[in-house]
Amino acid sequence: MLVDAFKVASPNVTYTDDEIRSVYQYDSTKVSRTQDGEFVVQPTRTTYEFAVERRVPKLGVMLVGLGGNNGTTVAAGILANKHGITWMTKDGLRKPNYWGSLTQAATVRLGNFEGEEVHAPFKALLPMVEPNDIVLGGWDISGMNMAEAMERAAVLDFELQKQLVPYLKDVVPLPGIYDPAFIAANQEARADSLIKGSRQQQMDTVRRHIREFKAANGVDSVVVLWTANTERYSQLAEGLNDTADNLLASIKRDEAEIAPSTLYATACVLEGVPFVNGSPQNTFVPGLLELATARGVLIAGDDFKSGQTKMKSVLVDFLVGAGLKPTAIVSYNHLGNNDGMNLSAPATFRSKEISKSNVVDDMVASNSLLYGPGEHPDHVVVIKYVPYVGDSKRAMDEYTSEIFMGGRNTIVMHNTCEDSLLAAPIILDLVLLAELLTRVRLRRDGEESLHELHPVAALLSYLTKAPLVPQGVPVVNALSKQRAMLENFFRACVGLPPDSNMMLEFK
Ligand SMILES: NC(=O)c1ccc[n+]([C@@H]2O[C@H](COP(=O)([O-])OP(=O)(O)OC[C@H]3O[C@@H](n4cnc5c(N)ncnc54)[C@H](O)[C@@H]3O)[C@@H](O)[C@H]2O)c1
Ligand SMILES: O=P([O-])([O-])O[C@@H]1[C@@H](O)[C@H](O)[C@@H](O)[C@H](O)[C@@H]1O
Repeated sequence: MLVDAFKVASPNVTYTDDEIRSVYQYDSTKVSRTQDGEFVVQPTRTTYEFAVERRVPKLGVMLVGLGGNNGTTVAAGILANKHGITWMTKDGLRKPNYWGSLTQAATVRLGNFEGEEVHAPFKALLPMVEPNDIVLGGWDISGMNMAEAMERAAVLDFELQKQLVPYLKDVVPLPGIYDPAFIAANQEARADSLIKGSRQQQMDTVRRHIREFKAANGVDSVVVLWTANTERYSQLAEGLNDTADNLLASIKRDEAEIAPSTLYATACVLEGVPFVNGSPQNTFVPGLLELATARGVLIAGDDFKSGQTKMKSVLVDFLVGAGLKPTAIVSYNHLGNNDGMNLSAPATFRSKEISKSNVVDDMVASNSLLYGPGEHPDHVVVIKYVPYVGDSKRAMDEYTSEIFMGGRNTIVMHNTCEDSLLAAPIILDLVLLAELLTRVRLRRDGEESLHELHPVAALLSYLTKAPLVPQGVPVVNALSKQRAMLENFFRACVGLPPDSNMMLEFK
């Protein structure tokens, strides 16, 4: 049974016109070691108070890379859903949906009603913006209008594209900050709509664009998300980008090593606008992390987890969790879109190789019964550019594991990932959840007053390959744990316990 909406009946949950307030008992553990070296685990219970603002804002979303495959697919998807556009294909009539979005198309278990399992849409847990209501804008270094850019992307059925042209043909992304030193040289041909001037002037222009977009559309808040090309890593250096002051001074000095993505992100932090990085480059240099934290502006990233890596974060979790020992992981894929062309350059590929490789680290580290100190599986990532396949990425993986008594198991997988059709709903989840998290306040027992979450939004880990977390916080990549972290946090905000899956009432 699916219920569209529900209320929690509990003395610990209060619904006012403005807020949902809950008092939540957070159960965890404390591990300690006695003087004779024995480990002791002590259950702990900490009282938290949560407050979630119920008023959902009129949300503006500005995509960096709006004219790309992902950007045009997000724009097309919102329009098709908003206007109920259907289209005919050789397989019959197609209707718009938000499948692939955790918030819009996934459910959570509420319990059991007269012997029937009851679920609700994930988005029913807390008040959030409806994607159809998003006001979309953004930047692109390509000045092509969105209708032609959608055709260039060649992601969507043409019968659908035809119906969307009237909505998109007069929409041209704002010019973008282009620095050929950070993306592949093969991107130069499309870089014809640029923000001129020094890095300071470019950043100031982006800040002005954000303010003008907000005013022109009458939106209450804005979230900016990077879905532009993958950049090479920026060098980290003392005096350059190691502190907030040094980063701002470096931008003022027009330092060449400050990447466009860091300029957009710094502009957002200075405007108090959340910034999400959907690509693998190290946009969030230490100085920017310090600036965002000091100003309490939400930042999140890195690199959408959409297909091949998402599957890896499930399969390796299953293998290691089952006591099987992955010893070799080979992840190959080829794709033919502009992202693939940009990644054909060694420096930009390296950014992606890092984010796609580190995703198993936490799972391997969780089981030293299998892996000795410093031991880890052979792990290879290969990406090739094959224009013919376009956005339809072909991922081929081989997982070899050691099993009982010297045995070996090999899993081979072919996974056709329609990259933008998988990424677009993830982009929507990222911006909807980023906005929602800015309306959450919490207070741990002993703290004086309610305060916002840490600006580095580790809760969005489920949606990224390389989760950005506050310093000292463990990185979790296992998909099931990431989903549980997000769902259980939302459940706590409405006073519901985690779903323990014990189902003791039936035992
Ligand atoms: N499944 C996925 O599609 C997926 C998954 C994870 C990460 N990503 C990342 O998302 C990003 C976008 O993917 P895509 O397939 O849409 O690529 P794309 O090349 O089609 O789109 C990127 C767009 O960004 C524009 N651009 C580049 N640099 C810019 C800048 N500095 N300012 C403004 N615009 C700029 C380009 O002109 C292009 O239109 C890539 O970095 C990719 O690695 C994609
Ligand atoms: O499918 P996934 O592993 O999440 O990630 C994808 C990579 O496999 C692909 O090679 C790359 O071009 C995309 O940008 C995306 O990063």
